[in-house]
Amino acid sequence: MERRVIKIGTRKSKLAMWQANYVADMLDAAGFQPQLVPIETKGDKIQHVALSKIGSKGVFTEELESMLRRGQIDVAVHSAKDLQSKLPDGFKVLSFCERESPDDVIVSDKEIDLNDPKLILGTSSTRRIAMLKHYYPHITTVDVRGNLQTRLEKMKSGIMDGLVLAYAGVRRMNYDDLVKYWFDTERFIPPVGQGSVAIEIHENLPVETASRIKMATNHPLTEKVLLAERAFLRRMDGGCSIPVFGHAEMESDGQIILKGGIASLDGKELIQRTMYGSDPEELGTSLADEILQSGGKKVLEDIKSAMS
Ligand SMILES: NCc1[nH]cc(CCC(=O)O)c1CC(=O)O
Repeated sequence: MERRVIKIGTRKSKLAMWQANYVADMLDAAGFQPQLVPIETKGDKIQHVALSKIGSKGVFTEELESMLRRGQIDVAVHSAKDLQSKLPDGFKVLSFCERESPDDVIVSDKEIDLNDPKLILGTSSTRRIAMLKHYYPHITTVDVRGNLQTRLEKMKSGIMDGLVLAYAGVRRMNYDDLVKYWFDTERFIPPVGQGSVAIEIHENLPVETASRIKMATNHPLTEKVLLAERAFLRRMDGGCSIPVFGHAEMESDGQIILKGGIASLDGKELIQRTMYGSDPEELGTSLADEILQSGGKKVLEDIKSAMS
C-alpha cells in the first residue's frame, strides 16, 4: 500500500522543529509518510515587543490555521500551552501527546540562591512574574523574549542571573545540565497545557485519516487531564497574558485532580483551589466557577482594565 503523505505545519524555532519531528516519527512508525512544512508566524517575527502587548490571541497559530483551512498542511503541531482555549470554528485538537514534566525551572550557568536579595531572573510571562512576586517578593524580574537559544545568550551576557523556563522545553533542547532550581508543582502551578505537544486539524481532513493519526499520536491519559485544564482555562477566559494557572493529574482511582487559580499582576493576590472529578469538561468548568466566585472575577477584571 502506498504511504499517505501527511504535511505537518510547524513554526521554525528549534523547539517547534523538535516537536514536529517528534510527531513525524510517530506518524512514520504508523505507516504514514510525514513531511515537515516550517513557517514563520507573527509571534516569531515580532520579537522586541512583550507578548502581552502584541495582545491578539493566536499570534503563533493564525498562519498555521489558515494553511490547515486551505489544505496546504494536514496537521499543525503546537505546544499545547500555546493553543488558545477556544479554537476558531472548524478546528479541533486531534491529539495530545504524552506529557513531559509540566514544571517550571530556573536555568543558569551559575548556582542560584532564591534567597539572594539581589537575584534577577528573566521571564516575560505574566504568570511567572506574578508567581515570583507572590512567593519571592525580593526577586527582580526582567523581560526576555525570543526562542530558548536567544534567551540563553541574553542570560550569558550577564543582564540576569537566570531564566525561568518550562522544563519540557529545556529537556527537549538538551539543556538539562543548566537546570539549577526546580519549582514545586504544588505552589508554583504551571500554565494549562505545559509539557504536552498538541496536534491541531481542520474538519476538512478526512475522518478516516484523522482517526489513524490520532491512534498513532494521542496519549489518552494526557488527553483527559489536558481537556480538564483547557475547560478550566476556557471558562476563566484567560488568554495567554493573564496569570491563570492550572494543572491536572490522574489519581490511582481514575479520578482527575485539578489544581488551578489566578494571581493579580503584582502577585499580592493569589487565589488557588483544588477539585476532583471524573468528567474533564465538568471539572474544569466547576473549578473555574469556584475561583471566579471566590474573588477571581475581581482579580480578572482588574487585570483586564489595567491592560486595556
Ligand atoms: N512560552 C513559550 C513556550 N511554549 C512552549 C514552551 C516549552 C514548554 C511546553 O511545550 O510546554 C515554551 C518555552 C517556555 O515557556 O519556557
